Amino acid sequence: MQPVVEAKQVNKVYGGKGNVYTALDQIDLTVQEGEFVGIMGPSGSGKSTLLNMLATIDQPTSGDIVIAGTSILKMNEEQLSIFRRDRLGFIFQDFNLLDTLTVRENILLPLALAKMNIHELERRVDEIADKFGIRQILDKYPTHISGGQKQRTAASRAIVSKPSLILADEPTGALDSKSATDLLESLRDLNEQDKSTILMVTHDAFAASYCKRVLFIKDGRMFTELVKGHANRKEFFNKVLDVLSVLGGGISDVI
Ligand SMILES: Nc1ncnc2c1ncn2[C@@H]1O[C@H](COP(=O)(O)OP(=O)(O)OP(=O)(O)O)[C@@H](O)[C@H]1O
Repeated sequence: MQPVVEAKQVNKVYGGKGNVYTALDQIDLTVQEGEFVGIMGPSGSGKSTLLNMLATIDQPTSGDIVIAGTSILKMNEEQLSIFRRDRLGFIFQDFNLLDTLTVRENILLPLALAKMNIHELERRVDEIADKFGIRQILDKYPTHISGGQKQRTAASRAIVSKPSLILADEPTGALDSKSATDLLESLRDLNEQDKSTILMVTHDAFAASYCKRVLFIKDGRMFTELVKGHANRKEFFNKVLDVLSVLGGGISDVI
């Protein structure tokens, strides 16, 4: 089976001329189809830098990123933007919803760009709205819905085009615990029922406990990984906490 995404010996160096900072140091990572992988680590350890590279928003200083068999280094800007549109779904903490469009229109946006048939578009939006429990707010504007509903709208938009990979950066960061749990359960269902592949950066051990595997980064290097296996969510949560306690260095930032 071909991996959905691979990072190969990825380095990222910021700055220059005596002021060099290595944000990522020889990172290797493989995510297979159908995985739900978390990335954790102290503040400044390189999580967002790695996610931005996997999202093709940023490029490694050396090493390679291969998504669905294609090296992103071999693509030009136009190919990359088509690739992002067709293959990737993004869920970021700040939602990025357009206030002048309704919830339905926000969700439709990536599909409209892909020029799909209108009936197919509407069917897809209704199906996803049911999945995320936001059908009753489809005709409202973002300014008239709650933070949790905004986040679920953003998540719906991220998956509407059936991307091969969903990338989430602190998706529960701005949510209260009920909304966070709803979103995490939706992501888990998406992974288990629809076999979506999900990669999620999080500070939150509770959020990480929904993943099947969690990678821990420290000082730009891969520190260790935990596999959920047959553990239940509570047991896995405790294992995540154990690793965080030995990870040290800014641990208070992590939990
Ligand atoms: N554009 C940049 N220029 C210089 N240094 C940067 C840049 N972006 C990030 N860094 C540095 O790289 C390191 C990794 O940053 P990154 O945002 O990936 O960390 P993080 O693990 O996501 O942190 P947090 O959990 O606080 O969001 C940090 O020390 C940061 O200051």
